[in-house]
Amino acid sequence: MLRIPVGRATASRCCHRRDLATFASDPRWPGWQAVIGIEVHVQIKSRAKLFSQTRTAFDQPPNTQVSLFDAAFPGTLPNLNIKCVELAVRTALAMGSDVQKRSTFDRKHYFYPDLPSGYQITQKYAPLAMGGQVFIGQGRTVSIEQIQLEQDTAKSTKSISGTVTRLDLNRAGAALMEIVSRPDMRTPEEAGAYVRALQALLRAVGASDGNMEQGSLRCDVNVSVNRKDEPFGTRCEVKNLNSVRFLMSAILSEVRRHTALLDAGCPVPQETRGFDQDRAETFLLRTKEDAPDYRYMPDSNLPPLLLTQDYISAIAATMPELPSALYARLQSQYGISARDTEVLMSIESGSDMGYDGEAEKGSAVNYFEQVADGGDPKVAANWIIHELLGQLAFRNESFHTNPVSVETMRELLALLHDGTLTGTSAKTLLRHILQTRTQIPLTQLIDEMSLRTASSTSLKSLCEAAVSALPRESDVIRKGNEKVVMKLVGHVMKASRGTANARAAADMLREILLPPKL
Ligand SMILES: Nc1ncnc2c1ncn2[C@@H]1O[C@H](COP(=O)(O)OP(=O)(O)OP(=O)(O)O)[C@@H](O)[C@H]1O
Ligand SMILES: [Mg+2]
Ligand SMILES: [Mg+2]
Repeated sequence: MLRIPVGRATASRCCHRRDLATFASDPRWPGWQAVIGIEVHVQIKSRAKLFSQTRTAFDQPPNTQVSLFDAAFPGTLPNLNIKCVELAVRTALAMGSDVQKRSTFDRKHYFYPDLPSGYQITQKYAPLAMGGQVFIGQGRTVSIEQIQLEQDTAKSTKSISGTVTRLDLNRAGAALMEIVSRPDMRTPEEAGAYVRALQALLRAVGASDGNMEQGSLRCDVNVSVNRKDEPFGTRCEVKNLNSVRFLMSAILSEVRRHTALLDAGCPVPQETRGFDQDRAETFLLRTKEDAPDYRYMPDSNLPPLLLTQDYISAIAATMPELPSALYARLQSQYGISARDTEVLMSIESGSDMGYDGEAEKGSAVNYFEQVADGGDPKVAANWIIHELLGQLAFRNESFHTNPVSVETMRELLALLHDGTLTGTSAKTLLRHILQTRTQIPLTQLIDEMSLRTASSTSLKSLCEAAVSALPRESDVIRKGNEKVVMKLVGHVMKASRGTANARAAADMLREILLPPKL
């Protein structure tokens, strides 16, 4: 496992950062600059909740994973789960954030049925980590403001009639990290790249599965617009976006709304908004005037969280290779394209809940590296991405259910390389394994399925059969039109069920039909 140097946020922050004074125009809104900052709520992948020992098993029947503390029974006390702290520290170190030796917990009060105690425990005044940055590709980074620990809420669902709200407290009190970015992004695409980079980083350090569809990563996006040489505009915050596509769409809609207002001479009022997925538009939730007064106050049941340098250094010593370093290494070491690297890195490993120090074990990148070692990396990347992942996606199966072991994949590519299999038969074989999940050794399967590349004698009879089956085309070739050879090759391939080597078949057909070249 590679160790990464843990840079201090302040030391590294300036290297890729866009100078905030630089105006970033965009042809989609000429004369305007869009400014975007994102607050991300991440479910921490720990087995227990933030302040109780209850399991974080959200797939269990409603209200079965609830302690008295989670349900806010009077007299119950919080008990900080150090595993959540460790995973948040790992995240902070991965971003080069400054982990605070002293952080504190505050109560944010509001009344809502999904919050049993009437307040959320968060870290408003002294968060766990400050500063840092996330590399989002193409030489750009987004700076991080702070990372704070806080509690998740319960889940409420409304009945179709809207008269009944059902509460599931399984999620109540689970650990979240709020990761607040600086207003560094300038386009919806940069915002999308930031969230994807964050997901990769969280998965790499084992802090969260970062899955937006399942709600383990949720975004609030802040958008403002301004003209050149003007200060940043008034921001509006769009709450609870649960996919990168909706996030980008919400930003587009906000930029258009803000520029239209300002073009019409109306100032943009500071608002909190929601996103209507069907209309791809944002809508008003509340104005600044009705902003709730959260009456923040220190949580009297929780002492400050004090972390020693030894504790932080011990975690730093177990950090895995980070996505930005991995991205660069895969391309330089194996010569694979940026696109292929991105695809490999975007595949989730689907490992079990809880960080076990080997988060990368089941990843597609790891699989690729093991298959590529000793073979041709470009061929390995091509087969893993286009054939294996392609087939799995076609079958609606995720990578962690992949039945093709590293050894089998290696052997398949070796058999392809030495000509035992043609590309077509290798694909047939792969599809067969995915379909049947067979454990039969490859060579035996090849014989059972008659997939071995046609020998030169059988190739000759296949070609002769093609010549007799297509007499008109054969005559055209005899007269010197070599382009038609491919038609006969097609016939041979079909008759051989893909076991003929197309190039060898073309050579053989020329040999049969054309006078030898002197
Ligand atoms: N002018 C601006 N345009 C766009 N985004 C901005 C602007 N100014 C600040 N932001 C972004 O707004 C976000 C503010 O988040 P923060 O959590 O600090 O406060 P909040 O939204 O007031 O609080 P809460 O956590 O209760 O929602 C940050 O991501 C920041 O980058
Ligand atoms: Mg916030
Ligand atoms: Mg906010």
